Amino acid sequence: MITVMVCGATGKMGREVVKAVHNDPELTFIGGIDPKQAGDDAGKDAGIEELGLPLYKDISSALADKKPDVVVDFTNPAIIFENAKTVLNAGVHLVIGTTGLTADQRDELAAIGKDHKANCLVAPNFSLGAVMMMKTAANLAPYFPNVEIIELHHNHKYDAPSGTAVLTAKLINEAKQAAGAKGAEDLTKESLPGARGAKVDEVTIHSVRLPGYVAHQEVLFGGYDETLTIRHDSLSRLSFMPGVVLACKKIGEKPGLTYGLEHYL
Ligand SMILES: NC(=O)C1=CN([C@@H]2O[C@H](COP(=O)(O)OP(=O)(O)OC[C@H]3O[C@@H](n4cnc5c(N)ncnc54)[C@H](OP(=O)(O)O)[C@@H]3O)[C@@H](O)[C@H]2O)C=CC1
Ligand SMILES: O=C(O)C1=N[C@H](C(=O)O)C[C@H](O)C1
Repeated sequence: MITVMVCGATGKMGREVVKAVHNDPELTFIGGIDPKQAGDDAGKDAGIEELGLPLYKDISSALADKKPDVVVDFTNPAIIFENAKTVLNAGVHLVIGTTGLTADQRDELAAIGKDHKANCLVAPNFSLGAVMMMKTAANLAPYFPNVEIIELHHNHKYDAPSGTAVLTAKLINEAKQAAGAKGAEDLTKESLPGARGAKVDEVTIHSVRLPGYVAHQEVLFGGYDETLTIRHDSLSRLSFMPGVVLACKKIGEKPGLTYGLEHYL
């Protein structure tokens, strides 16, 4: 049995993760962390039955009380780096769904994890379809080197661009470079700053934020008198749960820091 704590346990993602972990026969949910709801019953706040497990006010007090096999973090970009250092320094495996970590921060976490024999997965997107969309985009990039990303999310999202778009851009850029592929030049000059979106790894990303959306992304390729568009839609946060559960089960056998769920599939 793999014991799991959930950081951000009463958030939109955290509540679903508590339920998914609690319902999986190979995983045991042993506690949640959420500062404003500290002291509440973790099961009740997740919308399931009372579990007799209180929510802790922060990750340090949780780990001082119990040492789980795995912590899953869905909090926010402002605090993920500090949370992650605390968990890995305690020698606990860490599944990070929270977006916003930089490459330098991932390197620092990898070093801490190595010192404390704690594995870490940083996965900007746990949905299988989104992982396939990213892999497909990378496969197409050498053939259609002109490409832009449009990501569309709910208006309560903390960050822009999305972590998924950032990883997609990285994978596309790596695939283009490996193939020596160069796109046609973009002759447009912005007459209003921001009109052409933001560049990440040489790929343009446009971020849409509207109520009604959950998490969606289009990758648009342009070629010689033709275009090719791939699109992924997460219709609810349940789409991320099989990936999170898989990560909790596999992280013990994946040493080091891994960036992207594709390496676990
Ligand atoms: N990898 C993936 O597949 C996915 C990643 N995400 C990412 O997950 C993150 C969370 O998203 P979402 O669930 O929508 O956000 P929410 O705002 O709904 O949830 C975040 C939760 O974290 C809590 N929190 C804040 N500070 C702390 C802390 N120090 N310790 C513990 N908990 C804390 C918040 O509490 P309070 O409200 O009281 O401040 C809140 O309950 C984002 O970065 C998002 O981009 C989202 C979906 C899928
Ligand atoms: O904040 C969200 O909602 C999501 N965040 C992740 C991201 O930034 O890519 C994953 C998914 O898109 C939902």
